[in-house]
Amino acid sequence: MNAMTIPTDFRGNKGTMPPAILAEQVSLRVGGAKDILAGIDLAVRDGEFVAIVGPSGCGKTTFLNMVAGLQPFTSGRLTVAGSSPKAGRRDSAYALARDALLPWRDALGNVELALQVRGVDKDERRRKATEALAKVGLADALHRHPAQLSQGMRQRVALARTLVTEPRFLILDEPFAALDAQTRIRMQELLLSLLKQFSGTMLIVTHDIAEAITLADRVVVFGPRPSRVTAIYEVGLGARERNIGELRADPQFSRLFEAIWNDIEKDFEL
Ligand SMILES: Nc1ncnc2c1ncn2[C@@H]1O[C@H](COP(=O)(O)OP(=O)(O)OP(=O)(O)O)[C@@H](O)[C@H]1O
Repeated sequence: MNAMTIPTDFRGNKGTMPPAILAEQVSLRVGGAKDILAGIDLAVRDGEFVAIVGPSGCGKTTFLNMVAGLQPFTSGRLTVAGSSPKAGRRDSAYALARDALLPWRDALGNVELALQVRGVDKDERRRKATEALAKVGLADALHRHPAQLSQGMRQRVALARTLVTEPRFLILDEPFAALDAQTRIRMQELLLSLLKQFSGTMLIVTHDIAEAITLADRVVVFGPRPSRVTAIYEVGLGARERNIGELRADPQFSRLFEAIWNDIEKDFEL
């Protein structure tokens, strides 16, 4: 086992604070070799950023959906802030690869929607949405509709909509997958800068190992189906205080990348 790999029976819960997200032997069994999850053990600390990586189809999105209360599981125990996961928690925000903006609403209207469904009054939601769009660099595009925005700009609107509610739990599924490599790095940089004022917990699924190392405090590797956690890496690069260029030049970044790559690759079958 690699020196950086933490044994899989370690769920990563440090200290006495109850975990923000706790999965104990969470499984989704649909029959034999087709089982999806075969006992996920994971504890995410309050305020921690955790990235999940793993081979395609291993059940990463399925697990996120469970945390978001959108998908049942067949056995095990899963809690979010000490309670069973529930869809539509007001303190959670879930963002997907596709930006899912409403085409008939302008950027401002799309961001406001997140506050509208939470019952925030009109003036307040307009003020907050305007501020959130300014933070993602779209102060001049408030009244543009999704069709008038580039893919990168749409993703910025989606990010503003995700963060405007100041969620305690941020759940991101491949948020930048639809973007070209350059724009994706800029979005990672933007997300990191926005997260400097964020004290909540983030759980992100990504195919991009570099993105996982850049954004997370810990990277969790899911094995092939039926999936369990096969490795956990403490990143320890101080990403929240550095820029992406510095991070990627750090030799520890390459060491982690190689170790995680090898972990996923060893289970890859053509
Ligand atoms: N309740 C269910 N019954 C049967 N199959 C299911 C169920 N829930 C999920 N699956 C299947 O489990 C598989 C895992 O999908 P999932 O999208 O979670 O994997 P993933 O690791 O996120 O994949 P990718 O990396 O390609 O996005 C899919 O083939 C999906 O159709």
